[in-house]
Amino acid sequence: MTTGEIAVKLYFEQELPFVIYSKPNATKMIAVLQKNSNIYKPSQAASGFVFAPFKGEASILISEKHAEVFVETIDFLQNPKPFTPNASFSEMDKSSFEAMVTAAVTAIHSNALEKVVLSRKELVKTKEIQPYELFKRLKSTYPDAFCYVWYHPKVGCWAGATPERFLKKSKQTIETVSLAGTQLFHENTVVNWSDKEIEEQQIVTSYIQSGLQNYCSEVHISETYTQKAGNLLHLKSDIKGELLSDADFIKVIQKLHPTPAVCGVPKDKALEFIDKSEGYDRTFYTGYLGEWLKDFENEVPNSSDLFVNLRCMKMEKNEAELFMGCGITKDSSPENEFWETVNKSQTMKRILAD
Ligand SMILES: C=C(O[C@H]1C=CC=C(C(=O)O)[C@@H]1O)C(=O)O
Repeated sequence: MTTGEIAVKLYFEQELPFVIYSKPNATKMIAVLQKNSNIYKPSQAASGFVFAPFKGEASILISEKHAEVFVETIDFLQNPKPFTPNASFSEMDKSSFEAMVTAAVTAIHSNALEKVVLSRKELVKTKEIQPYELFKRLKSTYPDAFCYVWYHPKVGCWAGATPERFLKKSKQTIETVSLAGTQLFHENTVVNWSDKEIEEQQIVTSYIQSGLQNYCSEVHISETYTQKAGNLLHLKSDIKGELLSDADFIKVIQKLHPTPAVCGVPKDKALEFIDKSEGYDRTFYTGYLGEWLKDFENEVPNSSDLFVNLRCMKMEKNEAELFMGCGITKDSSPENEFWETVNKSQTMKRILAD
């Protein structure tokens, strides 16, 4: 066991907050372990690791000031175990999800909305998995994702492997992505994207571009390309901008979050539709998480690196709550959208499999 692994075990036993994470393709794991169980808030003055919900103000900071930090080289990567996709779901889940999508498509056709991202959750029975073991499974299976296990005794334990960077800030440069559109990955098959998926991703790109307009002196958007994320493929563009010297990073976050990759356009109408239709509170699913005002690996202050909380689950002792959603546009097929959520659920089911 490494010193970091021992520390994570001790903090978990003592019910103290911590996060273990690793950035996409990184060779380091970072653990930030808070020495008390207070709930701290992120601010311009407090650095650490932030865990922010989909909506509302309930962001939680694992505060660097009250924490010990371990940065260790990852030496446990192994080939992921073979996995047979587990496409179990209840017929009720299927029909109610499809009815929700049908209502969204109708609302889009009547011009009430342009796009809305709808989600569902699924409970999966599991054996108890220790946090560090869970993190090892995540990083071994999805080395190119942002992998994390986060715990706070007053909130619970979350884990995930997200393919989506929300916002990175280093000096005055910010980086983000437009990620949307999903299909299953098939070995040796040429990838084609339909107009529906191209439009779905373009909506995200345009929203980010106009959102950054008042905060950046210049914004560069790459060509759209295909990104692999586990068993899935997404459409993606990289976006980079230079923040104006008086631009407030917190305001940029408030302007962009939640993007149409997880919410919709117009934002207020999409939020309303999600609230009245999904029938559950997303809490931290489709929120964001990551380094707040500190690059822990390189010990650089004032650098932030945030990711969207996707392909994630809330862990209880013997069960996990999995969350998955998909972007609905005028051309969405309710049944295809449901299968997309089933495909997305495999990302965490693979981690929970024995
Ligand atoms: C909302 C999710 O994915 C988003 C990110 C990528 C592709 C998406 C899509 O194709 O719908 C979603 O916008 C999720 O995985 O739960």
